[in-house]
Amino acid sequence: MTVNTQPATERPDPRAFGLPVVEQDDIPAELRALVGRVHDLIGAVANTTETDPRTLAEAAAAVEGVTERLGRAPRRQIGTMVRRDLPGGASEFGTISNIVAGDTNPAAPPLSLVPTAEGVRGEVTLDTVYQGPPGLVHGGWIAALLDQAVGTASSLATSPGLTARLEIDYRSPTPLFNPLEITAEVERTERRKVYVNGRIRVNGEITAQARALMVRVPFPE
Ligand SMILES: CCCCCCCC/C=C\CCCCCCCC(=O)SCCNC(=O)CCNC(=O)[C@H](O)C(C)(C)COP(=O)(O)OP(=O)(O)OC[C@H]1O[C@@H](n2cnc3c(N)ncnc32)[C@H](O)[C@@H]1OP(=O)(O)O
Repeated sequence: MTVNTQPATERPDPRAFGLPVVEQDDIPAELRALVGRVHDLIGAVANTTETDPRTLAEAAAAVEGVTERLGRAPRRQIGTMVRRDLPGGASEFGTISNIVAGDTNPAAPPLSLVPTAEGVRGEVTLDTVYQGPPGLVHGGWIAALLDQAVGTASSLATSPGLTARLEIDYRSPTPLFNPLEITAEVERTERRKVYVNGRIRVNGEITAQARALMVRVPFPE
């Protein structure tokens, strides 16, 4: 399966559906830094052993102040997309606050996927924010990472779609604090249906694998 390397102008344009598009390069470096610091904050709050009421109250007030300050600007329109150039000349659209891969979502790891000869590949290391069982990645997050990978592989090889079916085999525990290699590729297509396989490897060993059916969104020709 070859990757669709059509220039962005020939790919379905979310603007045609009334969705705003932000160029990835136009996201201010300072906003990226803020997203990173809030990501760190989530981990710090989730794991703090601080018990001093005053310290905790001060931290809550400081965060509330920042939230109030940022809330003065209007919120982004729901469904705002970001256009990204991918290595090899391809480009893709993704929702800017996507929980797995969104550029501006501090809760996202984030997972960044690049096209390969077969499909897509990405690497991510998760910390305790994504913990399910002790020391292990939450199963729902394993599914979320794989959903993103199969969705992106399908979108790049064909056109964007929604997940109709996602089956995960959890073969061995997926550890926190270890690089996870995530790959996915289209197996076959049938009309609007795209059958995609994906997997997570840790040190070369598969810990989880996915079989998915993506159904392509019909776009006007
Ligand atoms: C708005 C424009 C924006 C453009 C830009 C987009 C950019 C995105 C790009 C890239 C991002 C990639 C990353 C994303 C990753 C994350 C993905 C998610 O999390 S998706 C959220 C979770 N999924 C849902 O919420 C779907 C809910 N379900 C539905 O909406 C429908 O059921 C849908 C669209 C899947 C199918 O509905 P129908 O009415 O369009 O089509 P029917 O005729 O029912 O199905 C088409 C064919 O598929 C089969 N099919 C449908 N569902 C099936 C199922 N569950 N199992 C088996 N077959 C199924 C049917 O039998 C039919 O097959 P036959 O062509 O007749 O052979």
